[in-house]
Amino acid sequence: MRLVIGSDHAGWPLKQTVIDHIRKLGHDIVDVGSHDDKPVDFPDIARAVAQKVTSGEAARGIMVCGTGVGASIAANKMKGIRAAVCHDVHSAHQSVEHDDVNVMCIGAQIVGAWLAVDLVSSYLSAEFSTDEDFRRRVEKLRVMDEQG
Ligand SMILES: O=C[C@H](O)[C@H](O)[C@H](O)COP(=O)(O)O
Repeated sequence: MRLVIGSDHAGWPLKQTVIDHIRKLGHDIVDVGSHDDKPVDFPDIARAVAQKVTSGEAARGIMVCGTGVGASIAANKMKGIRAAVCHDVHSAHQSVEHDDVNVMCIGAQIVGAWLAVDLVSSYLSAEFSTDEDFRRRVEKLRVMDEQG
């Protein structure tokens, strides 16, 4: 899978661990920054991650900020993005299976490196269900994206 990852300064310390793990799993990953601990605004990075996903350059994205919350709010402002903060392994895969999440957000101040890599493994191994209930609900999300 081709993936995109981004972080703000608060997420940056965890990002390289996540990137190394993703490469070990055999996926390609584009890093849209940030690349150090200099303060940046998470909406700018979340937007760059979202654009790679909505353009089709990446199949899924990952955002790391302090809590994952700001990143998910920002990414969800972008049409076609279904972003979620996932800090437990069940949500990391169920968010894809039921909700077709395409940007997973992690808080570097909330989870440690070992949980972060398990979250990423769980997220990347999951596929959107073919169950018609889940498909119908995600279609309703698409309509909300279009019409409000
Ligand atoms: O939800 C927002 C994120 O957790 C940010 O990473 C956080 O607000 C950054 O805070 P600061 O600029 O104090 O490092």
